[in-house]
Amino acid sequence: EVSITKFPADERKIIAKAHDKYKKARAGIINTRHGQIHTPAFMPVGTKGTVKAMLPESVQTTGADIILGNTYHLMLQPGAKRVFKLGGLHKFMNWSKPLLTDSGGFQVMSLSKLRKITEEGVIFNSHIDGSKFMLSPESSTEIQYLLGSTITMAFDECTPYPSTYEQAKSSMELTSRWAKRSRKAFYSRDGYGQFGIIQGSIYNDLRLKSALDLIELDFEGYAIGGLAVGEGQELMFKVLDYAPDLLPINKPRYLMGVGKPADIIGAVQRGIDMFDCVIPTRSGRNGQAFTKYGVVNIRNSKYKEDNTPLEEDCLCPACKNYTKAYLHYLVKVKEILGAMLMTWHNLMYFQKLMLRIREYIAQGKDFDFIS
Ligand SMILES: Nc1nc2cc3nc(NCCc4ccc(CCO)cc4)[nH]c3cc2c(=O)[nH]1
Ligand SMILES: [Zn+2]
Repeated sequence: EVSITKFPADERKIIAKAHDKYKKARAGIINTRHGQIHTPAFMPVGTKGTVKAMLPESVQTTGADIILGNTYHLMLQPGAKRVFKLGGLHKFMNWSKPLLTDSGGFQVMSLSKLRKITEEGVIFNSHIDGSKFMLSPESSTEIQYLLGSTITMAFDECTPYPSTYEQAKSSMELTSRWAKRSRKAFYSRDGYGQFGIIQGSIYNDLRLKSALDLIELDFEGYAIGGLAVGEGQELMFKVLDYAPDLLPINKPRYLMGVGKPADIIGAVQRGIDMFDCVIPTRSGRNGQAFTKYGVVNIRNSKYKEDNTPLEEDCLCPACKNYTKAYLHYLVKVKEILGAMLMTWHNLMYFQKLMLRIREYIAQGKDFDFIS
């Protein structure tokens, strides 16, 4: 029976970088009930139980081992109990590999109208029909169980940026109390895991206290929350220069909401193992293609007669069978195939980036310049 094993530190599979700048980068494998996750890993975002414009089997061909879903959206529609009755999210969406679900607090604050934060949890009105809901450490954890998540996220409060020290302190302390309740509500099973989320904004003593509080709860993995919330890359890296080291070296470290290729590379160099971001999918639908030549805005008129592929050596359907001119046209006339092909290419690009990073780490090579 496989379980979410810690990084197999004892088998020395963590390849610590020889080069001192990369000594924190590591490549590993997370074993779960739904298969292995090769890290550093990028999780495509499938908020409502689908990676937009992609079939799950297509997502699989890009090389993704795990995708992210959202408690907030799925509890509103179609409802967690209904998904449970229908066999769980894996069956519902025809994705048999690992699923990680965010716990909902972040999405409530960014999406729902009227909401009230209490010690108990967050009371909010659905952004869809205004009906009233409550999310708490207990209800979020139960919803994620009903969905059948492979990796359940603790219910936290994402501290906004900027925040004063006092604001960040009380927010982090609430997250610690909620983490304890989330851990207590978690039904632990082999092959499934729950990750704690540390907060503390940009204040290193608060980040340390948050880490200590959560390490006591012995989660299967840890996320660094409260980043990619407008602080910018420089400040984010400043926090990442020390925050990953506060977490257990033999457990997965997940940086939520990140990011662009350069953000991912910088975060891997600072010891991060897992990422999720809407950028490849959302920007793909908006006509932005990530290529080794940089970002291509395919709507630019200079592509309207460009009979070459986005990338001549890319194996995705967009590059194998179509030209920039066709993609330019599809995106301009808002044809659904445009969203599909651009998304497919971007997800392939992000997975190729992760594969190259894992290879460079395994070969003890620097990976500063690839992006
Ligand atoms: N539970 C929890 N979830 C989070 C999700 C997050 N997602 C982010 N950032 C995403 C930022 C982000 C948003 C939109 C785009 C598209 C731009 O075209 C890119 C990045 N930060 C985050 C922090 C938290 C957090 O503390 N706790
Ligand atoms: Zn391609």
